[in-house]
Amino acid sequence: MAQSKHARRVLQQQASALLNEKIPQLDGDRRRILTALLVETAGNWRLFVRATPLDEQADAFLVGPDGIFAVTVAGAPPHGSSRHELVRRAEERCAGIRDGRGRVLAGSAVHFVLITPGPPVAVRDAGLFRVLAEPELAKLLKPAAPHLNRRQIEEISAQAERFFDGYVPLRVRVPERGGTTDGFLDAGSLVDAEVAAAQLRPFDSWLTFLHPHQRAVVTRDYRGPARISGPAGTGKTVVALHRLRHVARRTGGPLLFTTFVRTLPPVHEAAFRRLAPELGDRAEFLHLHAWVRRFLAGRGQAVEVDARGVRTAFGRAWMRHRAVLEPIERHDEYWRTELDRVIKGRGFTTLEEYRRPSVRRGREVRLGHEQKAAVWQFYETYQEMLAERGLHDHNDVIDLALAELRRQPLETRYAAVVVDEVQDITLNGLRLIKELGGTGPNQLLLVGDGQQQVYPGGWRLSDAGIPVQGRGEVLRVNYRNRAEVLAFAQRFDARNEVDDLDGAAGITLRHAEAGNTGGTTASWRGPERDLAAELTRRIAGLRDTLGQTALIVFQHQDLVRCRRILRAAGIPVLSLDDYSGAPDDHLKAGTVHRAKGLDFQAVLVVEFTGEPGERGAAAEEASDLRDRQRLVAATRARDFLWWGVVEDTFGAAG
Ligand SMILES: Nc1ncnc2c1ncn2[C@@H]1O[C@H](COP(=O)(O)OP(=O)(O)OP(=O)(O)O)[C@@H](O)[C@H]1O
Repeated sequence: MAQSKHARRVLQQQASALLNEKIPQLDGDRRRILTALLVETAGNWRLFVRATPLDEQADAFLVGPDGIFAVTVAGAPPHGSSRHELVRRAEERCAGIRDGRGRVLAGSAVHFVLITPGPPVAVRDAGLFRVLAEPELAKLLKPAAPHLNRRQIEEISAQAERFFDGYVPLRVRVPERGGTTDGFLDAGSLVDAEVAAAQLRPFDSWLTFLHPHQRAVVTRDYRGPARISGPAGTGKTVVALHRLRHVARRTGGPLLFTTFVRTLPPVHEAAFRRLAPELGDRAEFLHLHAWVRRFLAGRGQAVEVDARGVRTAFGRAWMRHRAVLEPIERHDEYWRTELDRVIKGRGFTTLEEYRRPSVRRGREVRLGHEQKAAVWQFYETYQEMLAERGLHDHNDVIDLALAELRRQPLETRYAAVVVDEVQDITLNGLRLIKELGGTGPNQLLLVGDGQQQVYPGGWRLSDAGIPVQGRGEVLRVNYRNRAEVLAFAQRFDARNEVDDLDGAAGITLRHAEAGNTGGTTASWRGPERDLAAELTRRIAGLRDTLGQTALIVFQHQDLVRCRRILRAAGIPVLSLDDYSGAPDDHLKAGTVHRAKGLDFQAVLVVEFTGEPGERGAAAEEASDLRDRQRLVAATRARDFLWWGVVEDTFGAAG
């Protein structure tokens, strides 16, 4: 902390006198360490010290820009039931604290710290405690994830005086420092870069405050797999991350957070590290295919997917069967999806299985008995083509892993597995998840929203043998999008009904409650020749928040067209493929498939209208899918959304 020698001496005298006066009965180690802590907290932090130390109670609570810390002073952390009691009581004490928006403090937001007296010592089995030796005390106050502003710290502290019964609020003041700004944090105690980083993330208050329903889901005891659904931006992932920490505190063993979307795990890992820095090594954040590849390699079955080879195999199978399939539906993409999401995704091995009713949920082109036989032949040819070249596609890799897991389960089971964006996983992927997550109490949590499915081919969790009856939660308050952005996005769910991932009616975005006010939206429509000028003008207006802005398109070829414009205008761009959540000043750009699950302060969506006039069941299915994709794209924006529609691309869309 930036204090002059003189100021520090005065603070030390004040702190020592205050502790002597208010808590005369403290032992030597605690007195010394808590006096030092009081000196260090003279800026933004508030300190509450326990009047009578007890094993099962934290010695002090600290409230500051990084959240709430329960501090224990001892040579080793408490163990067994004492540890559980300490955690339970600290979490319970904080449970009554609320903010002005009706949110409640999350027990899982409390950080536990052990301060060991004297020089650093090795501490075994620290578990959920962050361990600091006495000389390292100042590190505790160095902001790592600042997300509470001065007003919030004061609000929490005022309430803590009521809830922290048995604790004495203590405060010393820096003598010569003048008043501080009304800004986000006290700039006097933070280096500029840290203040800037904190201000970039004003939405991070979820690290400490949750909606009461969100908090209930975090702490609920489930006797088997549970599911969280709800419209976009309602904090499903936020709840899953808090819950992961909550469960981790009560169990041992590794934790897994996985999803079908390749780009999400690093971003959520970064968020989790801010929420639960002490659990960093226990939690793995890996997309499902990466997990599968690592698992198979560990079992001596290293497999890679040769995407180009797989495409060639598909192309050849298509050439052989197109004469039969084209009259049913002319786009080969439709049939690729049929193989990927229905036949292989559901793990069919016989035509009879494929012919069963209701196995093509979400596919609008009806197929009769004979037509299914024709599709099955196409599938068999594709499989032969792969086999001839010794290739595996992504579904084969999932199948191999599923068979291997069933043959020999994991040696070390995960204490908890969270699956995010579960709606986009194939049915066989879900079966794999059931094997690796288990069905025991609080082990498996599935998080998703059917309305945001960007790949077709529906299932119900029960199809994968995952029972969630009575353990399904629905979140309704949208905290991500400001009200105007939310209203814009809601127009895209006019035709959508949604199920709760298990066959019952779900909640659509239309029925989400807005948790924020304000926001700005703008739209533009015009020919492609005008796009460059319009887009660069918009981006110039967002110069100060470029790093917090994303450009989203719907297809890869659209991205190529937009990137050409951005390159010519000299705008620095980071592909969403390479985005890890780390702050920088590049515009993020990618397709909606890569933007799923993420959010940005500002979002620019460019939609190319393409070839008009297609009709029929497949076109209807594609149009429903596009509406869902639009909904996903629009709900990525927190404060500002610009929607550009490029007309006259008939013939140029490619
Ligand atoms: N309790 C909360 N307090 C403040 N902000 C919150 C809270 N919960 C969620 N948010 C904000 O809403 C954003 C969206 O949360 P989250 O990503 O968990 O939603 P989601 O339901 O998983 O969304 P999607 O389905 O669209 O991916 C978060 O990044 C955060 O900014």
